[in-house]
Amino acid sequence: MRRLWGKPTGREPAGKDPGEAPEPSPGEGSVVGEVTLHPWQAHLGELAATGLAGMSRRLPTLVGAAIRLAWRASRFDTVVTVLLNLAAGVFTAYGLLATAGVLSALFAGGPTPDRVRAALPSLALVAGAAALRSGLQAGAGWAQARLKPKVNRIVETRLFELTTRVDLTAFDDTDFHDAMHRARQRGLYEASAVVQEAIDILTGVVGVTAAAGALGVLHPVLLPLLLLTAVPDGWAAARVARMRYLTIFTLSPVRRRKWVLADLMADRDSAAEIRAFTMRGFLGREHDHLAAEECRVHVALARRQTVALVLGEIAGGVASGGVYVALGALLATGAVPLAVAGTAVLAIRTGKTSLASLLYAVNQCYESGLYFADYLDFCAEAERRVPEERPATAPVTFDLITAEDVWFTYPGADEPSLRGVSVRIRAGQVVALVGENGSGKTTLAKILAGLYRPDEGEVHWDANLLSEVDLERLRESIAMIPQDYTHWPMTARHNIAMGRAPDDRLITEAARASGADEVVEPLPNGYGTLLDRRFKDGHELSGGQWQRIAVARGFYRDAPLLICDEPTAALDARAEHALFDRIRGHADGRTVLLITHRLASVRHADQVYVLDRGRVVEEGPPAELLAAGGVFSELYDLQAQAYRLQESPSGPAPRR
Ligand SMILES: Nc1ncnc2c1ncn2[C@@H]1O[C@H](COP(=O)(O)OP(=O)(O)OP(=O)(O)O)[C@@H](O)[C@H]1O
Repeated sequence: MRRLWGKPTGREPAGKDPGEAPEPSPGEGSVVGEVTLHPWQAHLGELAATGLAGMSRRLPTLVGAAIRLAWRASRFDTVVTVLLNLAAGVFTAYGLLATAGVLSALFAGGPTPDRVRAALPSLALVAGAAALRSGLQAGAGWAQARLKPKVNRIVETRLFELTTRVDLTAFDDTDFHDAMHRARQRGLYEASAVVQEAIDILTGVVGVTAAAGALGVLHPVLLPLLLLTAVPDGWAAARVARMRYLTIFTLSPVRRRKWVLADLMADRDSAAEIRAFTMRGFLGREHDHLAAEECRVHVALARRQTVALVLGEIAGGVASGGVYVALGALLATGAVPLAVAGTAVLAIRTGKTSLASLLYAVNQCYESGLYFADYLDFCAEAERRVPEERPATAPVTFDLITAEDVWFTYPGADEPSLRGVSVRIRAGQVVALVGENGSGKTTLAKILAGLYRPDEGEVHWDANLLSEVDLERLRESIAMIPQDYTHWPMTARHNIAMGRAPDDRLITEAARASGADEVVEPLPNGYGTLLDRRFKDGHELSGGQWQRIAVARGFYRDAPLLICDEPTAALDARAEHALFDRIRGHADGRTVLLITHRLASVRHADQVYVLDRGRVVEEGPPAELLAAGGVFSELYDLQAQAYRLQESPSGPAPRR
């Protein structure tokens, strides 16, 4: 994400207005440090630096992208919206021209009843045109409103299709992460806005063209008069919008800090600590300090906006005065008849309103377009990261899994996490990966499961090279209980069956085998209980209870390879002991790859690999490794010693 402090973006506005917020320096008067720019405001710098001319240059591309999107969402509604808007424009022009007929009849000589009678046909035409225009505009609005949810649906579906298909390494790449965040947080929701605003631009253009066309027909001199009156209003609208952008832009560090504090004060996770450490007053004061700053800047903004609007109004008034003088001169010289001059006044007012709406839509479309471009860019990047289709059928089971000289570096990391690792896993074995934190155990397990592709070296399931087989199918043969498993906000039943069709008998068996039955059965709705307190009737589980559910999920999958990454980290001693027994029991011909720091539990493994800084430093059956007196035996002794100290009647020696 973009950082604002300490690193100029190059897009900050050059001169600061006296009313703009001073940027608080990091650490000065604030408890919240530098916060990365929120995706909601990622383009404020660009917006602040771009004038109306720059916006207009980009418009055709944006409007084109929006219309294509609308077309994909619903051809019918797109065509109806565009056609009805165009037709409404035609009737606007027609109504204005018919007005000239009404005024000509009214301003003609003769008795008033005769003049009114003569004006009636034109009046009927004006009324008919107005009614038709309103009807057409209502129809266009309806079609436009129907488009919005359809556009939202297709952009959301597309985004999540991609996020769930991209290669797993994408999630380790910070650039990808940031792009996804921006696309999700705002880009996604701006898609329908771009469509709406593109149509608003079209409507505005049609309105202005209708008024201009009518004026052109009435008298060619009237056309420049329309522009003359509209320019001051347009200037004021654009200036006010720019002031708003600049203010939001300069205020963003203050607002980001305020959001962080606001989240902390209203979040469930921090609620207990705020009370325990009596932090309420402190956080409240900090928040209020920032809120006061924001308030001061907004009050100043309101003043400057009012000044700009008043100046616009004054200039507009002067321009209108000039127009009326010009119209008067045209009338006096007989260049235009009175009826035409009256119609021109109406046409100029209509054109002015359409032009102001058009300018506003251009502003909005440009802003939405910048965020929408984030969405499009993310989709293009994600497409590139979707793994290619692999022709070879994945093996359903295996006799031997081998990894040969595997190297792997996470995207953006300086050091490889695996350096020439080789392992062999025979069907039916329990193979343990042990080693200190960060030694590469989880990374290796993910490579063996085909979740990451090694940079060098190869993984085979028998003769099948993993990089060539259909990965979706391969994953059907693997059950993984990851270290950071997900607390799915669903029922206990779905939490266990996740990814497979729920079968109550098998769910109960998996729960019994993992010990999750003791957690689920006492719940008010048993397996139908929702495991998330944020929803009505939802229940919260403890860390250890959740871990049993995660193990049940692994067992339910009933795959030939079970990967357990720290499956007992949150369990108490009794549960831990029972779980290792259960894993061995569940193995029953299946292969288990076990990652654990509880070395006593590794004694029952068939083979142990000890990793250290991305390399295998020892391998063999546990008894042999213990006898060899290497790293494994040293770590084992350290743990055993800790237990012996706890068991010793005199306890550990007192610390000095
Ligand atoms: N997503 C990631 N991006 C960059 N580096 C990572 C990522 N995940 C892990 N690493 C790095 O790779 C190395 C190996 O990590 P790994 O998670 O495989 O270790 P581990 O042996 O499972 O550790 P632990 O026992 O703490 O779970 C570590 O140095 C870690 O910092």
